[in-house]
Amino acid sequence: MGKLIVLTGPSGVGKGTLLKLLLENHPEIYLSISATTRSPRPGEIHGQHYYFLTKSQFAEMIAAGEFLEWAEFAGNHYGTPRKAIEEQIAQDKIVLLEIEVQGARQVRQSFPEAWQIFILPPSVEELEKRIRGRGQDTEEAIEKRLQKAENELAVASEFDIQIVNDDLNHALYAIESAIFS
Ligand SMILES: Nc1nc2c(ncn2[C@@H]2O[C@H](COP(=O)(O)OP(=O)(O)O)[C@@H](O)[C@H]2O)c(=O)[nH]1
Ligand SMILES: Nc1ncnc2c1ncn2[C@@H]1O[C@H](COP(=O)(O)OP(=O)(O)O)[C@@H](O)[C@H]1O
Repeated sequence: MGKLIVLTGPSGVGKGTLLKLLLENHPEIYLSISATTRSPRPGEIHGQHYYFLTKSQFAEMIAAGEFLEWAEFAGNHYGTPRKAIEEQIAQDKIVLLEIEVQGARQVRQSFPEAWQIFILPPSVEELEKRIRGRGQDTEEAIEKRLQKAENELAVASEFDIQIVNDDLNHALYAIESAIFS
């Protein structure tokens, strides 16, 4: 059997950046593609970054039990389609989920053998700088993400391992060590 790795932590902490580098170094890792009701950002592609769904399409998937986990985050829904994950794990693959904290908690219940990594920012000030620096969200979306971050950081210790994303390469190395050791 393969293994399930969950990468979680507040929005803007650098999960997506770390993930991209991790996949470049380890193309054998299978990255789960989530479904969301959020609108695509410029350059985001349906079926590659997310499956961009309407609220009713998302609700149908919930009703059909097609999500391993799903959560509401900053006014939109996000969920992990179950089928692809189960297929990849059955094929001995390392499967990676990049999801927010509520969803990661659900995975802990339904898939306790998953290994859960929480990415921390060097400080809350730096987190805000990164979210703003990305320049892709409205002020309202930024405020929602920052409010959420406070509660999320408070539960970091629930997860198997905590990694501070200060120096990007140090954080990447720590993630690789956690996955492959
Ligand atoms: N629970 C859950 N969270 C997800 C899923 N996909 C993405 N997320 C999380 O939803 C949050 C918002 O994602 P997004 O709108 O892409 O914004 P960003 O992370 O700030 O770039 C992030 O914390 C993601 O990790 C999913 O399938 N399930
Ligand atoms: N170690 C780091 N040092 C400085 N900036 C970083 C670091 N990691 C990520 N960033 C920057 O922070 C912003 C948010 O990163 P992103 O990967 O989009 O976060 P997330 O996926 O967790 O929301 C991006 O502009 C990214 O370039």
